[in-house]
Amino acid sequence: MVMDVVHTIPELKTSPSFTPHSSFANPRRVGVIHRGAGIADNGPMIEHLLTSGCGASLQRFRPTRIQTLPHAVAEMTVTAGKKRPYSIVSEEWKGNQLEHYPRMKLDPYLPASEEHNTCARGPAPSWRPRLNGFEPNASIVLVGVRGSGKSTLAIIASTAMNRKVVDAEKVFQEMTGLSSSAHKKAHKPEEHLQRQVEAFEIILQRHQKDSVIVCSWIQRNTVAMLKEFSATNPVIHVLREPKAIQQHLNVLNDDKIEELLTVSGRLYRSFSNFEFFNVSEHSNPCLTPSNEDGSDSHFQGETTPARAPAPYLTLKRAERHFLKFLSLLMPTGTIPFIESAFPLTSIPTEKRDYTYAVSITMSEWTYREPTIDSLETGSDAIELVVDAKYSSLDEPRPGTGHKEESYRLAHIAKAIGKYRRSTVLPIIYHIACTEAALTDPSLQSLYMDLVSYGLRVAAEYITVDLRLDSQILRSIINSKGNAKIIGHLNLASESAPPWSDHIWMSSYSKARELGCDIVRLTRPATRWQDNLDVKDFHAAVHGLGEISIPLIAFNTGAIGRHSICFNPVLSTIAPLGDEARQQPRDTVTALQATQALYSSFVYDAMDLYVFGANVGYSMSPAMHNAALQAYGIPHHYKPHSTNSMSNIRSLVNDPLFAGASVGLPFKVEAIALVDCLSRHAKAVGAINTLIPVRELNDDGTIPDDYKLFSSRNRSGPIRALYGENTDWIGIRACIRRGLSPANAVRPGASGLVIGAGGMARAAVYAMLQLGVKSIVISNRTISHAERLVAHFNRFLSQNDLPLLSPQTSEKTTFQVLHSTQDPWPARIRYPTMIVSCIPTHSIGESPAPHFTLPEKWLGSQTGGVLVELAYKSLESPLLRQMWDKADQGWVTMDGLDLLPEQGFAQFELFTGRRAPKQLMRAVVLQSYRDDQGHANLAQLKPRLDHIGDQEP
Ligand SMILES: O=C1C[C@@](O)(C(=O)O)C[C@@H](O)[C@@H]1O
Repeated sequence: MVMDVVHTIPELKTSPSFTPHSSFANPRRVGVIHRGAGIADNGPMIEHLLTSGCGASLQRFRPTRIQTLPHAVAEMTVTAGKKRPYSIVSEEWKGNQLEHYPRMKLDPYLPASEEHNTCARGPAPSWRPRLNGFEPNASIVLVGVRGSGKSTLAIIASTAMNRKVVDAEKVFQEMTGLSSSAHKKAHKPEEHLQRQVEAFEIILQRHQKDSVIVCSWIQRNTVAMLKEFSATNPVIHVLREPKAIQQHLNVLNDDKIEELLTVSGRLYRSFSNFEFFNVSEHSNPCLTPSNEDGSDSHFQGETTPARAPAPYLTLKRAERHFLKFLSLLMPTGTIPFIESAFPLTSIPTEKRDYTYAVSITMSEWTYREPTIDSLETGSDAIELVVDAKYSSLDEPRPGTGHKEESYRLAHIAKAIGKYRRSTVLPIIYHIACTEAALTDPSLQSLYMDLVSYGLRVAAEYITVDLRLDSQILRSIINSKGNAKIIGHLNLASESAPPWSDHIWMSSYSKARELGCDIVRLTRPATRWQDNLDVKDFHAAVHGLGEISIPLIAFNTGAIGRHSICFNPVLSTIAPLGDEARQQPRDTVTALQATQALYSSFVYDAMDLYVFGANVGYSMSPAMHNAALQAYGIPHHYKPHSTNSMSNIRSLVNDPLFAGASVGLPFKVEAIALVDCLSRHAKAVGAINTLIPVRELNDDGTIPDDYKLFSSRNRSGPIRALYGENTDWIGIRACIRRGLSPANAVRPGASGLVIGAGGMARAAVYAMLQLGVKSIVISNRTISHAERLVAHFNRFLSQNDLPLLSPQTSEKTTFQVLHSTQDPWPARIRYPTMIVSCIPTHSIGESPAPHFTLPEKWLGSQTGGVLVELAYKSLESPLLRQMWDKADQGWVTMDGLDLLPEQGFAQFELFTGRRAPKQLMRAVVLQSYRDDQGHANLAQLKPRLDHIGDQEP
């Protein structure tokens, strides 16, 4: 991947400037800003803001002395609106069939007036930019206050997507020879603004594609330009914890920073179409991506104390979080995404059987943030409920100003950001619509604004209340972008119509016809029969056949718990631990729901294995059994040592066989057992996972992902065996984790693999997946290494490798070294990633090879990552050698890092559920025993303590 930073990002010179949100910069609301409230004491700060890029519009309307920014902002927006109506935006909405809304009302810069008072004629949605269908190479714009981390995020995006970073401030400097603040001092305000506008016009014209644009300027014309730009390109408002911004700006007290963010939030929201909360990490502050100039200088040569946890984790989490966010708004496949190798990723959650959405309200979250473990364990989605208490949708509250709304929005963004940072589970964003909001236009408008905020934060699923008018619902559904819409109807009264009432089927049909992706219907159970009735309703919907869309339907309340357990898609459940607190118990946890499936024989308790020559020492049983137990799955995972693959035939044909891990030395040999290989296993030429297939396609072929998964956890005759390789996923994860930003894969980067067996093939494949084009194999038996190279060359020449990251035209080359006496090959850069796949302990008669690397191969100036796959000893000669090079930037990973990383995808394949990653990582460290049977807990403690820092 190339990082072409055309304009390297300096300290962004603009002030802690401001900007807004779509709906909350709503014209109607501009009129009700608390003019006197707020930041009257902030004279100097506001002066600063005004003189460093907030623009003439503010200056022009500045009263003799600026007293409140909201006042100034209100005037700015009003006047700006008069001068320039945003016809583009209006057209947009026309396209979205909202003609019946007066055009003028769609312009957030227009003043509130009687004529445009939406309460008089029903609710009008406030301005929501188009979110659908960006071009894959559409430039991304990052806006937000100084200190929000835009520049670091720009570098992350540009590196991953092979784009340029374009910094507005830098371009300005290049054009004028002066920084914008210097230019401002030296020129008249109009002239300065004119130059800024020119610079910005050039940027947007020249970099409409293939760039990441960073901008902090806010003045009327640039805002207008960005607003137009957001019709075709994502414009992302970057938010951050007030404390982090405060630290960065180093000037403001708590109240002022809050006020600053409130006002700026509103402004940025008025022209951006997305919002990203850049969560601050605390565990390793020096690695927090806060250097606004985007340089990675403090990572260069960052050292790892021997045997300390791997560094860079904080940045990796930020990187994963931001790339995940981008993947939710850009077209599929645009973002090379780390998750993409996991089997469940290819199946939408609503297509899987018995999935759970753990629910948490914003009010609860504000009061007591639940641990991610209590939410994540056993769940398939996290549902964030913006409850009426939180949203104030329960009662009209005249006078509620922007401050509170902006604060609440930032809080919602923060909750979503924090979950996204810590879990891969999708987010369901649910605004609890109240009776009052169905009739009160201003509340309805607030509801719409809150729902559209879900689009801005790129929630994967957003609910809309089916009681609302179809036109209103359509306006949201038509601008859903990549989000999936859940048409939701909860009739909460005890006298709600029974499931046989036509209202349920007609609501289902309404949702389907409007274009919802999923329907969710709930009512309280008052008698046991309700649980049977809801099953009949499911059957009736199922009977619709092809036209049906996924249905979530269950009863609420204590009697309804049965139907929650047996509703097949995204049942709403409570966080773990809540069962103890519930009085009376009116909901279930993931654990209880899963146990119900097994105890009622929907699923069967089954057997899993690890096969290998000597797997008595394997930690896979402890790791998988702990995960199974945490989820309430009663399967057993057992070690089975054998000298010959043929000994396991009876086990893999057992009706209770649920799958197996394959250990050394059978990874290549085991291919003979299987009827079908995954495309990755084929490419690697080795397997480490066996999966039974119990249902074949009508033509006798092996089904693909969905059907393969839907026959999990059910015993019965085995029709075929499927082979997968997850070792490469684990190796890739270890390399990525240990690779510092200074060693990010770029053209010319090289990798070294020691060994030529099944694991070495997985290591080569992992490097190819990372985009490494120059791979050196070192192996004593040269013919084995040559066979490995021939294997990959064949796939490459046929263009048959299922590579997940975007490829460059650079040719892939392999080089074989058969002796450590060999010099490092000329023309190949020193390796920045090394994977050692040779044993570190004695096998049979052969003594442990005391392998170390020749110093002459270790010339990388920025160090790199060494992954040592064996885990019998945590202190191999090679690991010790590399620990001594920690101060040269070398990071080490061992078998204890790898085992869980390759086990996660296996767990998905065995059970059809996401793996509890942190738990599996912890159990591996806790159950480790060395050659002498010692636990080494003291040595592993720092690693255990830092498990939470690792990627979710
Ligand atoms: O190589 C290994 C190690 C292993 O076989 C074990 O013994 O735990 C489990 C396999 O999944 C993995 O590929």
